Amino acid sequence: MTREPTNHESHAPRTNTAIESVSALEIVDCRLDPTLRVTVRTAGGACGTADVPCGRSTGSHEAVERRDGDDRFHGRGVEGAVETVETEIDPALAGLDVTDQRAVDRALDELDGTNDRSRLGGNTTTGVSLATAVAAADAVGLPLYRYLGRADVGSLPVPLFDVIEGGELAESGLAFQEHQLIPVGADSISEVVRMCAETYSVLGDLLEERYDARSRNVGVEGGYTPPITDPRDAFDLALAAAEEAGYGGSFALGIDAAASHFYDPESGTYAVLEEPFDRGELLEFYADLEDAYPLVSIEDPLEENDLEGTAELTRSLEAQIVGDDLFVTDPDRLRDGIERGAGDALLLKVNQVGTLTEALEAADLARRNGYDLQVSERSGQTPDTWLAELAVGLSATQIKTGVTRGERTEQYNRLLEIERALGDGAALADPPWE
Ligand SMILES: C=C(OP(=O)(O)O)C(=O)O
Ligand SMILES: [Mg+2]
Repeated sequence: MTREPTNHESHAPRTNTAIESVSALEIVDCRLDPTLRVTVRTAGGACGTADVPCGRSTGSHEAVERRDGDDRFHGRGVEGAVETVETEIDPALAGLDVTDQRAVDRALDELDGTNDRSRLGGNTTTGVSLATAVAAADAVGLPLYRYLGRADVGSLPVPLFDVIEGGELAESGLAFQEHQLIPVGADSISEVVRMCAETYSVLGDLLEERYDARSRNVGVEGGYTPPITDPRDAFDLALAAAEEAGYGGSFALGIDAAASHFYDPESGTYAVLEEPFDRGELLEFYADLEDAYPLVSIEDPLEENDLEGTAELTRSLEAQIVGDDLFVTDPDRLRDGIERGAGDALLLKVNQVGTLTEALEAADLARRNGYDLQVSERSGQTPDTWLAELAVGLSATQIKTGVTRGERTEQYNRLLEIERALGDGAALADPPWE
């Protein structure tokens, strides 16, 4: 039986869509770091709530977060942001129409008045902007993915599973942040979730046999943290697990190098394999990896300002080159990248830029220029599933949302619910490697 999930049910529209109130609460994310939960209510009784995620391996061009800087939570508290929502943003947005996302985001932009969201805080504007969209979906009586996707809902994003972690997200000794298993040739979300679950379990056993049980400890996104330093070992282990689980040939590989975080600007070198690589050597290393492995996706291969080197790699490799810290979901930085031929996929994180309107603009720009779209988690998440809804609503071909831990698996569970609700109309998207 196909049904819409009960907690996201469609219902009759609520006619008065004017904003009546905007409120916020200081909550904690999966790292016990304080963050915002924002609620927008309309005069007609609609209500939308959104949690704000937070990065650790952030790009230096991201919207600036508002943090209290005092003794509470080691300076990470967001009480000031809560107060800003309730004393400044609430009166400024009163009466605006929740279904006019552009007008709400323009008002936030004008109220902030900075280029980097440093006055209100990018976390504050992100929460208000997303809660507005959730309230609008409630007001018109649709689940968020249908509201965002208008008539165009049908394809479901292919997940990239970060099964072995390194970089800023784990103490494994690996320079690259994520070593991903990417399902190829699968037909459904339920199939890829099962493939990943079975392979992940076998990988845990392999790691325990080869190293010790502590290798089963997980990093921030729920991937394992074995004591290895060479990404080729991570690839060999992941592929061996896939083979043993009965999925040989059904997974390709990806990495999020997050290269800014092992780059030394003084020497201009990258600390990979515990040695300094210059840019040319690192580019060669990527080419060797592509020759030796089914590597189809590389995110942030070089430091975040190296558009020229990224363009060179985009031209020379088959693998898709994804811009995360490189573009920070900012239409201006993306435009610059497109002009220079840097990358061919956009990683989309709403809180990098601070409003849904700008994130949608970046998605649109990417698509019009032949870039693929990968909607992404932050390392600091909550179980709020607007992320999965956004990926479906945008018809993104890919989603990156870690592997285990509730704040990640809730995104998979929501995709499973949506897949069931779409019934025969559901199909997995076609990323460039398919
Ligand atoms: C998810 C990532 O990490 P963070 O949220 O810490 O930027 C990433 O770099 O892609
Ligand atoms: Mg990244």
